[in-house]
Amino acid sequence: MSMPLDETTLDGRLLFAIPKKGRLHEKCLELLNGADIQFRRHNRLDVCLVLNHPIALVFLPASDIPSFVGKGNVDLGITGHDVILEAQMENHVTETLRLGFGKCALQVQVPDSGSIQNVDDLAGKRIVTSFEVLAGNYFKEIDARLGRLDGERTTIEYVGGSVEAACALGLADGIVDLVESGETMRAAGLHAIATLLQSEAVLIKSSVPKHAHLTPLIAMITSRIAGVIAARKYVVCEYNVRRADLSAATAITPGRRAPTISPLEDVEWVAVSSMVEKARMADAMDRLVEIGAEDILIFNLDNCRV
Ligand SMILES: Nc1ncnc2c1ncn2[C@@H]1O[C@H](COP(=O)(O)OP(=O)(O)OP(=O)(O)O)[C@@H](O)[C@H]1O
Ligand SMILES: O=P(O)(O)OC[C@H]1O[C@H](OP(=O)(O)OP(=O)(O)O)[C@H](O)[C@@H]1O
Ligand SMILES: [Mg+2]
Repeated sequence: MSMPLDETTLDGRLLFAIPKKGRLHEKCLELLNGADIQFRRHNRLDVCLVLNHPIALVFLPASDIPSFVGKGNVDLGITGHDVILEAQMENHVTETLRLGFGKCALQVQVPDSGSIQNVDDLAGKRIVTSFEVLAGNYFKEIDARLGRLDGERTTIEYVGGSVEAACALGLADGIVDLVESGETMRAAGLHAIATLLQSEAVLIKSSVPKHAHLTPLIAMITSRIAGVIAARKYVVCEYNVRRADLSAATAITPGRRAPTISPLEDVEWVAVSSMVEKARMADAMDRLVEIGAEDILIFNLDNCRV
């Protein structure tokens, strides 16, 4: 049964903004699931109540989330670092967690077939972008450095999507757009000549929270999401090693605080348990084998608080 939503139903609830579509949407739903934030979204409604916490989720375009949070209309949000800067909200929101997904770079791109070699060659020409503030500031500096006057400055035109088509359509000499794999850029016959910034999804809260009573709930959600992120980033590595080789072993797997060392029936040997970053796991295992460690086991984490 769907419930009509009005200001009374939302009263006192923490408002948590989630990208309603696009690259970050699905990943955010996975995070909410991992943090046991339960909800049922009725008929694509953009506001929905969380069943097991005094929270309401608000589904918004990722690029609108920084200003909603920055102005305090919404208490918490997930969005890209890039759109926080584009919305000029970096002094109004606090980025509390980097979430490890939505990684991309904002780059200046030009046609492979053209004569433009670097950004100075683009000065005074036409740029199309969804990031008019960041691109505008970037080219303003270049124009100033090159001493360009009114009428000779780089022009920046906004489009909401499919930016990569602008050069082929004759609308632009270059674009400023996001790149992850580079597939879109290459398919459009473009290549990057400069990087404005690197971005990833972040959890944000208002720098000047309006609702003091929500502070503990914000801390709890932040801690839960941090646990889900850490669980993805780490594995638990367990192995047996000779006591004599223990210091070499713990140098390989120092753990987050310190590894857990347990005695074995055989007094010459100990068991070690330690958290290891997934990205370092294979290398750590190779090095443990080299120093004579045995029975090396790797366990994935479902969730954690570290
Ligand atoms: N290709 C990508 N890889 C990783 N992250 C990306 C990529 N494109 C965008 N992002 C991140 O996701 C955020 C939202 O961009 P996205 O294009 O998904 O949203 P949208 O424009 O609202 O949706 P859509 O493009 O589907 O209309 C960006 O601000 C950026 O932080
Ligand atoms: O380097 P890649 O892995 O190809 O990813 C980059 C593309 O992803 C985003 O587009 P999106 O899919 O959001 O489409 P849009 O242009 O309609 O926003 C971005 O604007 C690039 O076009
Ligand atoms: Mg997009």
